[in-house]
Amino acid sequence: MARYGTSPEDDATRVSMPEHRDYVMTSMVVQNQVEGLEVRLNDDGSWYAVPPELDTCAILAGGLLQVVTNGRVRACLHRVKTPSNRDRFSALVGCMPVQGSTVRAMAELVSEDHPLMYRPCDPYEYVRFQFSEEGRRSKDALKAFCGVAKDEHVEA
Ligand SMILES: O=C(O)CCC(=O)C(=O)O
Ligand SMILES: [Fe+2]
Repeated sequence: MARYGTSPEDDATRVSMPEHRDYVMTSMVVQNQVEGLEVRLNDDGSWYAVPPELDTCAILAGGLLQVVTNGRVRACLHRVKTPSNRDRFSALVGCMPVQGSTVRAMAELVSEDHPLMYRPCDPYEYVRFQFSEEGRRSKDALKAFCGVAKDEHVEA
């Protein structure tokens, strides 16, 4: 559960949580009455507001889903913007694989035309990497952690 007070982190833009991608498989967000969640749907730079509707939740793709789908489903870039000066509460449930599991691309989604993009990985190692100095510094933490280089051969 998160609470966003009436004054956002950045007063000029009213962005309360800067843009990011969640590292989980999927995250479920329930917004309680007050709007704020915005998602990027394409690469043209525009943001789309996800309205808070009664009895609905938003499901966002996270980084691990990008690994499983071999990059076909991209982790959703999102942010929280609170323009209306209202106190905002949201609840977020992140879906993570069990400890000790390995996350890998589905074999059906790897082909000559669509080569393996990410090495099989330990999801919790990825979480640790995300929060490490190196992870925080990298532009694309998923790629830096388990991305397959162009001429690299990896057994999936
Ligand atoms: O509060 C929201 O609507 C989203 C929060 C979020 O993106 C996060 O906690 O990762
Ligand atoms: Fe998020």
